[in-house]
Amino acid sequence: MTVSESIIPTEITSKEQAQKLIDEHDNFLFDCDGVIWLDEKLIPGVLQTIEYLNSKNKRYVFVTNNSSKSRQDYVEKFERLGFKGITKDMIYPTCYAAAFNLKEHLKVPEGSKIWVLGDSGIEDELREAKYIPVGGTDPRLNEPFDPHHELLKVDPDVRAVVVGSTKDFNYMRIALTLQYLLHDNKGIPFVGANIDRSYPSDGLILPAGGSVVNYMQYTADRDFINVGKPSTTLLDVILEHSKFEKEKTIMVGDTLYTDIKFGIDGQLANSLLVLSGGTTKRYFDSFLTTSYKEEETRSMTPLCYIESFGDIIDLIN
Ligand SMILES: C[C@H](OP(=O)(O)O)C(=O)O
Ligand SMILES: [Mg+2]
Repeated sequence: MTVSESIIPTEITSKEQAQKLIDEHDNFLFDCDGVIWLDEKLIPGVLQTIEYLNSKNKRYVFVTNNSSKSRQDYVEKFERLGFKGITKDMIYPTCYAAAFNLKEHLKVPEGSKIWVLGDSGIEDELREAKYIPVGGTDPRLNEPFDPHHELLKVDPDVRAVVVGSTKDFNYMRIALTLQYLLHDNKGIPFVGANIDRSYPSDGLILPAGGSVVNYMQYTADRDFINVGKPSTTLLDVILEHSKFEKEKTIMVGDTLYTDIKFGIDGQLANSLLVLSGGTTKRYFDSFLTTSYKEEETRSMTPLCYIESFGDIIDLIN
């Protein structure tokens, strides 16, 4: 299937189109990396566009596959970048989704030890859900690999493994994580925070959590449960918590195989691709003109796109 036979996404370039996009939706789901910010740098115009949404009584939440920070860390980041009134219940990072999934879907009892390969966001959210994270940012894991290290003895009380993005990816950590993934005849649940290959930071494209999760999947030769976008389980949780109606909700994201697929698989009213993050116009054009399986193309093709969500306010004014 090529673009000529399928949906042709509309580029939002006029005041009328921008106004219609806002007026037609009551609720907005925002991806973060590449839509709101590039690391600590706010994308120009985004804050002003969100303030405009506030003035129109629109509702919104943030859904990020970046598991490195807890919801509380994100509240502080939003404040640092000038946002007002963003509370913990408006932010869904995959570290929270992982803890939620362990409790509500995998029924891992509170008080259980959970092995973590990932940054502090996962540890913080696990603690908040009354689990005991082990591994993670433990400084002993920064020591050079030694096959006789006391840490390499598997703790039989560990009940699940959560893997997400980490900037401290080393042999000690992956060797230990592998022991847990193989333990008990691969019987311990393997939760992956996300499937993203990379994420856009300020000036660089950097490896994201999905690259870590897939590394562990390969070495352990077992599948993981993806708790991040495009999981419809995550969307259901968000819609239930926020009381958003699908028919009035739009997904705004910069990645086709996570954000846009999340909106389409979840049957939201609309999905808007922004080109301010990981997807370039050149890549998007080639995606639209390449033949994929029909279903695959449809599930990743947004109805509309714009250079940046921050452009909306300029178009409206
Ligand atoms: C790319 C992703 O973050 P998001 O774009 O979902 O905020 C991630 O950092 O893995
Ligand atoms: Mg993104």
